[in-house]
Amino acid sequence: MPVKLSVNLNAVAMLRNRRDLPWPSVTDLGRIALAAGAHGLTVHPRPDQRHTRNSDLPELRALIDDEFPQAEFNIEGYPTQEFLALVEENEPEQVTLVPDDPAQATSDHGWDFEEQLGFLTPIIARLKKGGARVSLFANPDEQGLSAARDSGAQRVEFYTGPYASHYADADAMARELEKLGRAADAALAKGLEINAGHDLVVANLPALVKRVPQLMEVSIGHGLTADALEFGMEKTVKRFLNACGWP
Ligand SMILES: CC(=O)[C@@H](O)[C@H](O)COP(=O)(O)O
Ligand SMILES: NCC(=O)COP(=O)(O)O
Repeated sequence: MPVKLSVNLNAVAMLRNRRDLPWPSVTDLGRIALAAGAHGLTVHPRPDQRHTRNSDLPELRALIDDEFPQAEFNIEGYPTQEFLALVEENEPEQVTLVPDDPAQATSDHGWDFEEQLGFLTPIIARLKKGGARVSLFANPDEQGLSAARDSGAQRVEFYTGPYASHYADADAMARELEKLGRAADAALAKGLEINAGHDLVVANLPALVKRVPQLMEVSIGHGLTADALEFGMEKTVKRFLNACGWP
């Protein structure tokens, strides 16, 4: 089976948050994504709510439950007590724990599994007891994957930022892809399932899924939202011209 696609709605939420208006609607865009065949929705609420707001989450939960019960809700974030309470209120199928500092612009590294094993283990047990699958954001590195497995997590999500960032240098991209591939092989050998994400786009996905065919899920937001704007622009300008009175 090909890798599943979870659409990250953070970029849509950030655009919505520019104004005190309800559009673009995070829930409506989530509905369009799921109706188009996406397998799930991802949000990464941060403490300052500059992306998705806490109030977005129950609406997305209800969207999935009421209209797309086969889809999965994936909530990502650093496991503060507030985050864990938010997760427990919204019952996602998957929680992705990310070692983000609140001041970070975006996620840019995975966990140090060996150092954080004692911190992560009880949190993962709590989340699994609540019914969620737990995935841990991971550097594209073989180091520490035994500790990731020992933490009780079922999956790791490999950080694809370094791979994606070399979009203009094919050799550097190939080197980063090989690192991802070796890390994925090591994770699979330890019995972990694997996800991947960060800055994935149509141009860099085929080589990734070819090197790591066992990938379970990719979560994609920024690049997918950019394409949605680009490929939706023509139809939208025509609608606005029409509203101006042009035939
Ligand atoms: C966990 C992770 O990989 C991030 O890529 C992420 O969720 C991106 O979120 P932002 O788009 O809000 O930076
Ligand atoms: N979990 C990774 C993720 O959601 C990636 O988001 P983006 O980098 O594609 O915006």
